[in-house]
Amino acid sequence: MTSTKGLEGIVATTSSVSSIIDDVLTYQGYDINDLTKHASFEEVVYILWNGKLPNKSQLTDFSNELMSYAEVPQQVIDQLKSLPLDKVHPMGVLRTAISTLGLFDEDADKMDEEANRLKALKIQAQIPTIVTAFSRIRQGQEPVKPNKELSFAANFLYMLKGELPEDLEVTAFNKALVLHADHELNASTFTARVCVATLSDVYSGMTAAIGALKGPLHGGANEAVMKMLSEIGDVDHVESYIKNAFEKKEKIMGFGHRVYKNGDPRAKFLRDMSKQLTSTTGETKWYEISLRVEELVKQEKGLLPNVDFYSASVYHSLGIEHDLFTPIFAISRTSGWTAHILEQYANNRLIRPRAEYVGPGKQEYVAVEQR
Ligand SMILES: CC(=O)SCCNC(=O)CCNC(=O)[C@H](O)C(C)(C)COP(=O)(O)OP(=O)(O)OC[C@H]1O[C@@H](n2cnc3c(N)ncnc32)[C@H](O)[C@@H]1OP(=O)(O)O
Ligand SMILES: O=C([O-])CC(=O)C(=O)O
Repeated sequence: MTSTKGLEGIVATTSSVSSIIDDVLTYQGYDINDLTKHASFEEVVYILWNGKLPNKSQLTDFSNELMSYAEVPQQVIDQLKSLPLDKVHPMGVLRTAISTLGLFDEDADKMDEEANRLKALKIQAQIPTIVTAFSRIRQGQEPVKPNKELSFAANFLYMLKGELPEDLEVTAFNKALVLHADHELNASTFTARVCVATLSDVYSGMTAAIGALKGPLHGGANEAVMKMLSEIGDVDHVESYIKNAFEKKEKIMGFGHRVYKNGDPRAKFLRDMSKQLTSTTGETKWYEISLRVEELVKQEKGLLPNVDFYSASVYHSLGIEHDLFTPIFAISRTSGWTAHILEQYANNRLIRPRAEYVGPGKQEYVAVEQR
């Protein structure tokens, strides 16, 4: 029995939720190039869960149903208020809050298809409310209630800032949500599937997935990218910063990918958005620094940016706090996680691989008095 480190190249399941073939990413067969240009995030959630495009009335009904669940139980808000606000990371908070949400859903352990679909819908609707409520509470402000007249993207920005966002901001944020919605068997999605394949509940699968996304080798990289850009601070410092990082054998956050070797097809959209938004805010340096980092990392190591690289300057330009970048990834990826969870339940088998044993050979047990 031999193992493959990190399960690279191992095909662990079948799935129709999304695919990466020849560096083209599709959700249920729809190319993300088209979806990013034309679709709302609500439409993408519908596609991921139903496998086909909604017609106009289906989309309206679905969007209304989603928004109808956007308020969270008061107990969850009370829990957020009770946390040591200046000491906790929002991803830890989110992981805990989603778990708490399950405690206040009396159908949390009901396993039929409709009950699980409803749980997916509620979690998708409520996760932005939790993230924005936490952000406001830690700033000493009251959470803003969801505005059910707004789109999913607009409502997030509205609940975060307490004022209606500009169209350009909504368009950019919607695109970012569409781009992060699903990605085949990435680490957090695999985690979710392993969890629910024991026939554990949707909230447990989601909590596990959020924990996996938090790490800097996965979703946590977007916050780490912004930290790097801030440390660089000026386009003239890029070269020495990157040279130094390579000398110390440090990884450059937002670069490289387990599957894409010729570039992540999502990065170009985020690069364009970064250019546009930084010119609107007047802080073009974040785009210029990013571009120079991209040039040097490609030149020195042949590595290309992944989805996390330019999303950092996009979210920064939207006035979003840096430690909310990964929770925003989680808001979007909830659509994919839940699609995979529902798919796993529909055709379940326990996921239990083997380990290649590399420990000591047979050892004799000796009574503690004789050691
Ligand atoms: C949404 C997402 O999850 S996208 C990924 C987000 N994560 C990041 O951006 C973190 C930085 N990137 C990385 O750590 C990696 O590229 C990963 C985790 C994305 C992929 O990891 P793996 O497929 O296991 O590749 P691995 O880490 O083995 O890298 C292969 C080689 O490229 C190097 N490498 C890979 N990524 C980077 C990087 N970002 N900076 C510098 N070197 C890198 C490795 O050091 C390794 O070099 P070696 O063969 O000389 O030891
Ligand atoms: O697929 C991966 O390994 C990571 C990734 O890009 C994602 O989850 O979007």
